[in-house]
Amino acid sequence: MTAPMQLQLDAVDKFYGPVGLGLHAVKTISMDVSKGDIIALLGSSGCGKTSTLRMIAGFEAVSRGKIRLAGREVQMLPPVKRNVAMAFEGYSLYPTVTVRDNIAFALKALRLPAAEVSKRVNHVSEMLEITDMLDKYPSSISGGQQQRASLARALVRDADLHLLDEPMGQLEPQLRTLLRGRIKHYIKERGLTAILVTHDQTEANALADRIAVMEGGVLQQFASPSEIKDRPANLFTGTFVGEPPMNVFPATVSVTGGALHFDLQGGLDLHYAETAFAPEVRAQMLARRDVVIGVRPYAVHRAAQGARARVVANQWLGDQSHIAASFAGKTIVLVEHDRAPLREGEDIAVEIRPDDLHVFDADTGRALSHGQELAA
Ligand SMILES: Nc1ncnc2c1ncn2[C@@H]1O[C@H](COP(=O)(O)OP(=O)(O)OP(=O)(O)O)[C@@H](O)[C@H]1O
Repeated sequence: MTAPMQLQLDAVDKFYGPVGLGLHAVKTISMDVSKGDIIALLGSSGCGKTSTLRMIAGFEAVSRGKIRLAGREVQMLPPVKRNVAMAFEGYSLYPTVTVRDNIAFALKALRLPAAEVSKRVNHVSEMLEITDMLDKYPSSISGGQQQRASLARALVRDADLHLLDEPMGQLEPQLRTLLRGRIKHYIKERGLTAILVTHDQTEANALADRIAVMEGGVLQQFASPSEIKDRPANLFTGTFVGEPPMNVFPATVSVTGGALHFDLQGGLDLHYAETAFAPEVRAQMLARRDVVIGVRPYAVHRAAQGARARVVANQWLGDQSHIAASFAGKTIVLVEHDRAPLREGEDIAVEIRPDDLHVFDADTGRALSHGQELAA
């Protein structure tokens, strides 16, 4: 059974300044979020994540389009009428009351019994490791502690939607890793629906059921982390999500004598038996001719036979080797799990298997195929 729809963005636009003339920060975004889902808005600085979040919360006016939350159209409602809990990037704790009272504020406003308030505040504070600072004032705790207090204040409430703006941006890596798991468990256990804004793909992958990848105000892809990794919708998503980033090379496709060729820059010819690709994938590539091929670094293998590349760097990161090599006028990156005994300047042969190739339209950047599957 599919979960009921909790949030729907229907062709939402944000202009700062006059509609149609001002800065177009969010461009006709549509998105359906099921009840109980955790969604990450992922993108680089200025891509429109925070504007989207603030329109959902009601702190920014929607320039065009509709937002439905828990069955109501809310884009005209003020924030207090939307039943949304938000943890702000700038914390915005009340400075004149203790951390405990900050967290308990919404629960007390609902006149919940004192014992219930105390139980909930203690539980969320333990989860976020802030019990020691409950009796302090916001000005006497660190930025990272204020951030967790703000997160606690949002998560402790019942609401139709929880919005978390860069919720762990100030925390140290170890604490961030620990809290990610706990926060996810807390949200799931309560069946909350949450949207978090982040520019950290590890955080998005670890926390979210689905990731909304944004760039230039446009929703580039809205899918599960594995779908985004295995079937990036376009070149932007393919190269933005994944670490190290996907290797991409412009190529011209042709078939001669039973072989399918990708002519890359610098005269490099990557070729396969024609039958190595499913007929519909082959037909699609040949119809476009000018494509961009992509391969993830861990899918590039060194082999006895293969296309030639020259090592330019070899870094051991403690648990994997990142090897960079010049290839087709660019650099190709390989990831190996063992320490690779390679020196700068050494020639290697690399193998890229047909099943690992992502092919994109050179003009539009749209994905054409992923391995043997046509892109949706
Ligand atoms: N109040 C505002 N007035 C005018 N322009 C704004 C305003 N807020 C944001 N913008 C612009 O809108 C665009 C999107 O900004 P937004 O803050 O939504 O992006 P973001 O992805 O959240 O970035 P960051 O991660 O840096 O917060 C940017 O070009 C930004 O400069």
